Amino acid sequence: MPKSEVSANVLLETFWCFFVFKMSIPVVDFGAYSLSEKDLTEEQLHKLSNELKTAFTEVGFVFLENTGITEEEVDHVMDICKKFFLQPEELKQPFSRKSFANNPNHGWVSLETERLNPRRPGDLKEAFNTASLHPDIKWPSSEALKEFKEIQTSFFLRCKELSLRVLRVMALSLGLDPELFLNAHSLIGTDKNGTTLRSLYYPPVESEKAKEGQLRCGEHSDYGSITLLFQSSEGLQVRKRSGEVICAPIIPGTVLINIADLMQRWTSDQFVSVRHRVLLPPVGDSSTRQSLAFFVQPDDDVLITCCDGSNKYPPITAGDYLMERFNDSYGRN
Ligand SMILES: O=C(O)CCC(=O)C(=O)O
Ligand SMILES: [Fe+2]
Repeated sequence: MPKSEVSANVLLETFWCFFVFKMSIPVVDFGAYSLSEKDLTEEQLHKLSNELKTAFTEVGFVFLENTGITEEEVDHVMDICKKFFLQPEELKQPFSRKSFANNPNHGWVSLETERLNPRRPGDLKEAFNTASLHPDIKWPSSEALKEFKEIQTSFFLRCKELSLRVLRVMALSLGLDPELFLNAHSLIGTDKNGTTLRSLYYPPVESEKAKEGQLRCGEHSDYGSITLLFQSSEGLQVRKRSGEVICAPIIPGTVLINIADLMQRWTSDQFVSVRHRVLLPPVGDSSTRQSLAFFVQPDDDVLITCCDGSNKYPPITAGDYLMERFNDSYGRN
């Protein structure tokens, strides 16, 4: 892309902030199907599926309350992750992404390595991807981090359970076989499925020293089926299809769930995957930010074909699709 076009694009995307509206993302009570509930009545299911359908077809994002995943649980995960991130670089290096033979996506991603909007400089964030639960994975083992593996693994499994419940309601909401999405996510937690728990740490920023156009996390839409997001503080902005930008609030105890690109494609654009980003803090604000994103991905070998039979998009396997998207975020070299 010519240089002038690059800066024109960045300028255009910076323009976003002038269109920020105080419009909220829907909040849905998931209590009837929370992790501690076994059964729910037809009536409860019907209500939930209607509410999720409205949120996912109109906004692409929803806050779920009463899911069974508590604020304390989330704080516990964030605390141990912060201990990992605050270590000196040489202690994080041995856990770098791409250094694990059985899963290239597992591990630590250093500051400015990833650009979720390839037209911007590298994102001002660090991440740790729990992408594999394979017994051969080497985990941090220092005294301060001896619980790291256990905490990551159990939170991964809690998020998996909630995701499967949400996927079931989503299929029902479109009048599909309730098992349709579930059957395509039967290998979450194995190396034949790309689902990843990503802990993000946004260190203090001197905004005036950041590179031109640099953000904490560039504009992007997620890759897989759905994403569960837990955030410590504000900063996330969501762009609606209409072009309006919503500043996502912090609602303690809720899970923010969004549709990702493969799900939009699967549902022939009925569910919408919208772009979002994390801004730099205001000048003079040296606070850090943390978030946990659980990126749900169908099993690698599943062929994604439009579920309404329309063939609006050509079939693609979930694994090939994910690889293509990683190449965009990390550069093709
Ligand atoms: O940190 C956040 O709040 C959002 C991060 C995000 O959108 C992503 O990593 O895909
Ligand atoms: Fe995202």
